[in-house]
Amino acid sequence: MGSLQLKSIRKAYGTHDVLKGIDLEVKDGEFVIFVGPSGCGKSTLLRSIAGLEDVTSGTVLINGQDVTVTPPAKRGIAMVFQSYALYPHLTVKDNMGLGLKQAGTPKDEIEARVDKASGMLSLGPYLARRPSELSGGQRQRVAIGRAIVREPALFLFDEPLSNLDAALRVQTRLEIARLHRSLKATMIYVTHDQVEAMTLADRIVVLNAGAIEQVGTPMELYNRPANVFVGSFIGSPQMNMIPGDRLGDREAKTIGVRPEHITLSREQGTWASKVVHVEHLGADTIIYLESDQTGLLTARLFGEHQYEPDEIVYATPDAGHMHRFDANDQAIRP
Ligand SMILES: Nc1ncnc2c1ncn2[C@@H]1O[C@H](COP(=O)(O)OP(=O)(O)OP(=O)(O)O)[C@@H](O)[C@H]1O
Repeated sequence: MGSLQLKSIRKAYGTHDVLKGIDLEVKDGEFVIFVGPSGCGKSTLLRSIAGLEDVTSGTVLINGQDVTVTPPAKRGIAMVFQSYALYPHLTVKDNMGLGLKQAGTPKDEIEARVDKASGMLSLGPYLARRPSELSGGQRQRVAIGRAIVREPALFLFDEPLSNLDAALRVQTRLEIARLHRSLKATMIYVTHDQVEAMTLADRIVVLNAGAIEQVGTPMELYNRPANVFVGSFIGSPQMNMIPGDRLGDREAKTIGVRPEHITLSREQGTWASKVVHVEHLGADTIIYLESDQTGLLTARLFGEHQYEPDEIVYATPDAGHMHRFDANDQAIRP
């Protein structure tokens, strides 16, 4: 069981407002991910939920209980850090069981929970090893195991995969998704990585300069960004943002089109464009273009395509996937 409510959370360091009034509700069993540019306050928000930071004002409720001034150890949370934070002199088994031992849990209960968690994480063969005898991915699994055995109300993850190489990131990401399904636990997760956010989250919270820009499912954010910031932040390569007046739209200050919603033709189309650069990614081809109407434009085509720098092509946006934004950068809804 683990629900979370944040009410008007503010955090200032001196005169610097790092969190400017955050309101959020996380339901029991939900997987919620915080994303946003560097310095926007993601880690500060996570640490405030954990109790590792005191908030300047506002209320944190876990399972309906006000824990705003409750010390971290009494909040019923477990946190997994990027740096693993394992004790080097303890074995995997003792690292995983330490928190329970300190809490006075009976020995056979500790044994049973460590056994179960190590089974879930395929750590059985490594229980007698010390952290220095493990790979980075295995160490992170131990850190996750240490969180699982505590059976917390909330799991908090602070960029847990960012020290792992690309292949291991994918593998550990899948494990975390599987764990979320099997534990049905509430998870709150901070990441820089869009793919992690899009693939793991039930809902994504997009933060910018200490405030929430939008909260929604990955597909809501992708299909219906609330504003220019979210439109640009979610999706890679970034959404093209074209001044509305250049396209003869008087109401929209900006028109957004995702690179994957542009088609190219050598014969005909909407915007006559010059090819600037082509990137062959195997599964996709990214083509950077320039046209009088749009300025710089990025197109993403499925599969392999041969275009040469300086050649003239016609780019056509998919009319069903245009995003219109007003003078305040907010989405204009039809
Ligand atoms: N102890 C501190 N004292 C003063 N300012 C701080 C302190 N901790 C964080 N900050 C500032 O608060 C802001 C938010 O920091 P935070 O670490 O929460 O950002 P973040 O979104 O997690 O960034 P990143 O993605 O780079 O980790 C930053 O401007 C940072 O410089």
